[in-house]
Amino acid sequence: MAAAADEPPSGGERRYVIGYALAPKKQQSFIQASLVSLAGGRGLELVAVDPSRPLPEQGPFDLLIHKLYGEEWRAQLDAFSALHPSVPVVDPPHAIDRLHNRISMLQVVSELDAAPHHQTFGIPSQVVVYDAAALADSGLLAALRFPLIAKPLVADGTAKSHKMSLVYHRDGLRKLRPPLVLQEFVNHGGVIFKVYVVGAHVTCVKRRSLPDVSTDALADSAEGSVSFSQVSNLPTERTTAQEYYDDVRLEDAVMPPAAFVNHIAAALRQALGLHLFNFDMIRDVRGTGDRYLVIDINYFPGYAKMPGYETVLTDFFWEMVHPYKDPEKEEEKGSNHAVVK
Ligand SMILES: O=P(O)(O)O[C@H]1[C@H](O)[C@@H](OP(=O)(O)O)[C@H](OP(=O)(O)O)[C@@H](OP(=O)(O)O)[C@H]1O
Ligand SMILES: Nc1ncnc2c1ncn2[C@@H]1O[C@H](COP(=O)(O)OP(=O)(O)O)[C@@H](O)[C@H]1O
Ligand SMILES: [Mg+2]
Ligand SMILES: [Mg+2]
Repeated sequence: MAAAADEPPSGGERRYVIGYALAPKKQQSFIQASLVSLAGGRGLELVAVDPSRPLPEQGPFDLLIHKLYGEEWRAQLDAFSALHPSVPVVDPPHAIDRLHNRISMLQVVSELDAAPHHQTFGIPSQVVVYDAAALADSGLLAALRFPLIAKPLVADGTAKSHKMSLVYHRDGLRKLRPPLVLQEFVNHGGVIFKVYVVGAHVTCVKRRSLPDVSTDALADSAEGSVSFSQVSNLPTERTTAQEYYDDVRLEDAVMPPAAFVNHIAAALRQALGLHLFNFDMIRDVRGTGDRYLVIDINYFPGYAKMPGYETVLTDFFWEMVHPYKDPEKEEEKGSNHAVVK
């Protein structure tokens, strides 16, 4: 085993080792030189974990962060936690699992208490469809209004799990491939709010989203449904003038009140038992404009796109390796090698 992480190198500050286990693409976007350097300056050393080697042979670690899946990896984490119960693993696989199914993901939102604010929140009306026979069942759609958005039930980060279809009328359902979620498409002014949560820190940004669907477009649609996989690859052709107005609309869009966003973020963090996630929220423009709908929750999203990500993540790492310590239980502190049970 390598030298203990809490031995100060030649009388310097105590150093902490943060092991990260990420897919190569994620590693590239998340582990940027600016983050490594800022964290390093505070004694937080970011070290890549090799998931193919036993964790106890690597480290020691003061904190593990990860976005890897599979039984083997889970067994690795379980074995590590059994050996080093005081080292935080961000986040527990069983808590992340809930975000891999678009029904269980949003179920959490609908179970939250109302916010103590003028604004309200919820989720769009939706039904789950497991097979083609169910798609043909007219009763299934009784509770939904067109247009709909069809999303793969599984949200496991694969390209397939991001492939959506906008469904304008009943005929458009025939092309769809269950298992999927049929959700009401809610007009929201073409702007989406992405709320990034990093422990207790919350950042809300606005981004372009799908444009509203007009009643005319709904009536005229010959296609029945249109597929797309990214908002940057919109199902409708946008002219240069439309692009321009989309940009103006984004700039003009008013952010939801910070206290309201923070309330939802804190409640979700608690209910999900997760530290690192973001959620997508739209403002329902059908009513007074005070109702918001959560439409998606992602584990360990692209934080590098969040303003000031280096500082936010460095502060988070710091807090995770310096948890509140009860002076009467001093032996509970410290890194993995200090706890021998
Ligand atoms: O949904 P938004 O907020 O746009 O964020 C996406 C998703 O979280 C992706 O995760 P998933 O595919 O699991 O839903 C994630 O891909 P990875 O985590 O697979 O890399 C992207 O990370 P970056 O690729 O780091 O941008 C991130 O930008
Ligand atoms: N119910 C909805 N009403 C309106 N637009 C939606 C709705 N659901 C999703 N969208 C749009 O589709 C995009 C992709 O859907 P999302 O559920 O966020 O999937 P992903 O997990 O692939 O990001 C959203 O960012 C938003 O622009
Ligand atoms: Mg999304
Ligand atoms: Mg998602």
